[in-house]
Amino acid sequence: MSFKILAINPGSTSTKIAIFEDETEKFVKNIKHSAEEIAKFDNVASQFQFRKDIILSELKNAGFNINEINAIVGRGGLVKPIESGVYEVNEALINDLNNPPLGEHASNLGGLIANDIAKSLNNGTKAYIADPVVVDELQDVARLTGHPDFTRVSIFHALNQKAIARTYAKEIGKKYEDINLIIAHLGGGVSVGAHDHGRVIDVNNALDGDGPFSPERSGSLPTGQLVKLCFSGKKTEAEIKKMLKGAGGLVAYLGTNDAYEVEIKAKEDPKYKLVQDAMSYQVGKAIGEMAAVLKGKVDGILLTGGIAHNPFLVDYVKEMVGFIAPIKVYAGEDEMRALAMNGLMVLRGELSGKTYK
Ligand SMILES: Nc1ncnc2c1ncn2[C@@H]1O[C@H](COP(=O)(O)OP(=O)(O)O)[C@@H](O)[C@H]1O
Ligand SMILES: CCCC(=O)OP(=O)(O)O
Repeated sequence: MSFKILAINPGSTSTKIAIFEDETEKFVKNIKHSAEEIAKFDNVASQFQFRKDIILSELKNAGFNINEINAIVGRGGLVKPIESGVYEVNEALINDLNNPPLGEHASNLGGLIANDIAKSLNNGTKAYIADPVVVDELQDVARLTGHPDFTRVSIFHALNQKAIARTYAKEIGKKYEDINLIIAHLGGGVSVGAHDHGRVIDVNNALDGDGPFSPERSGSLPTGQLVKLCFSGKKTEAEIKKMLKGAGGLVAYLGTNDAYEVEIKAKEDPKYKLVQDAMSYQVGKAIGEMAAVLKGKVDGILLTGGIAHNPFLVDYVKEMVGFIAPIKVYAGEDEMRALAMNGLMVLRGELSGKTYK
């Protein structure tokens, strides 16, 4: 018997959907959302209907009968920190996706839309999330900041980083659990993780914490200047939050969340080139930090995400950190297959869905 799985991946700058029949990809679509389109919504939760309608209409246009789907796997979500794995969408998960304890991100909609579509089928089809952005394997020493009122948290592209890590391990004939890797995911957000024998022992908080700036996020900012702005009376709390996430990074410097547009314009405009170089420079620096975390024992540096298509950024980073370990580029991401394969393994009984509490 074959199984059909629908994978739903809402990102900050896109909604990606795919249908797999067993291991075979039958359909994939990347629907891009411009900064203006996203700015029309007050928050992520209010994008639910917009993104769900797009998904259903794309599937209809492609001629798929969603009643034939056996499982729906959505990207999740800023729920409580949890271990890597597949989680069936239950009441506790729905509650936390609707009231996310760690804040807003488009991936909160993955589990919610998956659940909504599964319920509407009325045939027992189940919804899941897999390796959500809150997978937490940080080593204790990495959790401290510099003040006990603040804690470093693990919010990153866990799904794609783990999928790409396993792909690379397979390619070099080793197990993910037997090697050390540094993986930089370069998407709407940027995360750089230190993978120590299958566990991400340190990673920047790609959402609103620290690390390199990204198409729509500011990354680490000088704290003194930030505090001054917060108390200047010039900005509301919501406006400051938007500066950190949504309207930071490329959006703030250049008015676009499209790194491809920046890549093209940077060829002629020095302003665009400087910002592109700065983003590349910060990624290189973050990789250097993670090399120290792994005490120099690094089997590979992997660059992935949409911006890994950019040859200028890739060359810049290679020049900075090529001395550490071999660098391999996996432009784009493997999230759709990773979501679908997690669903398939559950349907086949090869993997048990974990219970979110
Ligand atoms: N061929 C390309 N060259 C340069 N940048 C690209 C290319 N394709 C996509 N990107 C950029 O990658 C970013 C989106 O990456 P992606 O991993 O899809 O992010 P997300 O899932 O967060 O929406 C966008 O800024 C987009 O412009
Ligand atoms: C929330 C961490 C993961 C992330 O930044 O995803 P996007 O790049 O899709 O926004």
